[in-house]
Amino acid sequence: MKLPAKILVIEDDLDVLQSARIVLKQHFQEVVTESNPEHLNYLIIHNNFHVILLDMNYAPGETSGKEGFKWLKQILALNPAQEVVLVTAYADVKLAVEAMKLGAADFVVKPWDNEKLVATLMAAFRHSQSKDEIKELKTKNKFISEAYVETQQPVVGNSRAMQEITATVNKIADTDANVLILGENGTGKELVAKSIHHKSHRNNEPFIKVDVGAISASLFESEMFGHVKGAFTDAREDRIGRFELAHGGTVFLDEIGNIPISLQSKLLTVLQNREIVRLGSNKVQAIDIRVVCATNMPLYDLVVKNQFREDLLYRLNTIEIRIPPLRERPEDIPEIVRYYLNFFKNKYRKEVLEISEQAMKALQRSYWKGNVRELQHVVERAVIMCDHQKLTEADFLIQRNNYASADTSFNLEEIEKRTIVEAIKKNGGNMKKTATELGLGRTTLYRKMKKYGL
Ligand SMILES: Nc1ncnc2c1ncn2[C@@H]1O[C@H](COP(=O)(O)OP(=O)(O)OP(=O)(O)O)[C@@H](O)[C@H]1O
Repeated sequence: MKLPAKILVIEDDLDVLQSARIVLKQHFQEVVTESNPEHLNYLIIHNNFHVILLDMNYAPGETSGKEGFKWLKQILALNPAQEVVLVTAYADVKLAVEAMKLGAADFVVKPWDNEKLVATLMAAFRHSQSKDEIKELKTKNKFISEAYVETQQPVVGNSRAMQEITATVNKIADTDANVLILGENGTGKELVAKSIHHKSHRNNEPFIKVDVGAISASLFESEMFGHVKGAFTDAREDRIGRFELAHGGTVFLDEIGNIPISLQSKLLTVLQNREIVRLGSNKVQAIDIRVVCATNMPLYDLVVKNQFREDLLYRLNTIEIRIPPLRERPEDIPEIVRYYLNFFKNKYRKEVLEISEQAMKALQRSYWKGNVRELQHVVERAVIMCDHQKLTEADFLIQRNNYASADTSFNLEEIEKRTIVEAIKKNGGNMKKTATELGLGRTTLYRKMKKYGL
């Protein structure tokens, strides 16, 4: 059987070139021959060869190998990982050693023994394959160890909403059901996704996060499915895709609401068939993955507007978890604050830190537009900056951070309160005019003012 390799032979003697072609075609899938080394650049830029067989001498009577070195350096400058086998005029060990030092994979002596030539090129091809495999394994390992380090982080919070979320996570973690997590930015969607992974039987395998909205349409397939060397101009080596990387583990598709409609069908096909084909390959590979998705976008509205495929949504939302914004569960705030106070106290080697009751109340009253992420940063800053034992409201900079956010809040009651205050100001305190402007009866206006303490 032929090896799936693409070989380039550069040799100025046309007879030798022709016989190399005949021999190599029997063992390798694709053999390209070229007599003029000046064409090397073009060939390398437009192809991806697994191995290049390069003659060292081109000028008549020349045996110094100088030209060969020049071309070898040029090839390696274009692609340092390229496997190059050199052809020397006679067994000149010094020349061969020098070539290997420069980065050649091996050398053969002319006139060559066909069997030896094929064996040398096969070894170079296998070497290039194992280099790619090592790279893939290193990437996979990196993800596994990163995921392992993150195992330590707990989902803090004991509000009713968080208790329900924890109960759902415990119930579904060890199934392979797809999970859709919804919530504003910073509410902890990724944290919950990781917690599902760590509580599942997949926890010794990778947790692969993909920000699907951030991948351009042109790169989507190669990023997600991988490619083989030569699949397109820039595909200089085999590359593993995210789905394959997650094999055995969990793939976390973040910002799923931002995925262009044109790519949604591709994703749906993978989720239905649980198979991928690397770009440029025809080998179908089964993938065993758990899929968890998250978004802060109103997915169901996007379906109504035809911006998100309904069939994809129903494939993703077997289990749905909604994480409420932090402002709707202020009872979680003290526990989260204490957790991060302790965390940052250790990180920044601070003395024991306490927090005043008044400061905690102020933190609970705040709007937290950025949710737990924002609270976490406010606590981190307070720990770094404080030079006393007990943190007070002033240490947290909540005014700047949160009252400003509240001004731009979309909370209906707050908008109503703000509108009433502004209408009163505009009408110089004239209640009749204010009520008319707001389209309210005067009694209703007074009732609302009382409700908002105006
Ligand atoms: N319940 C929680 N307990 C402890 N830390 C939390 C909690 N929720 C969120 N965090 C922390 O807040 C930060 C933001 O969380 P995460 O990245 O999971 O949010 P997200 O909803 O995925 O955000 P985005 O939508 O912006 O990607 C992280 O550092 C996370 O550890």
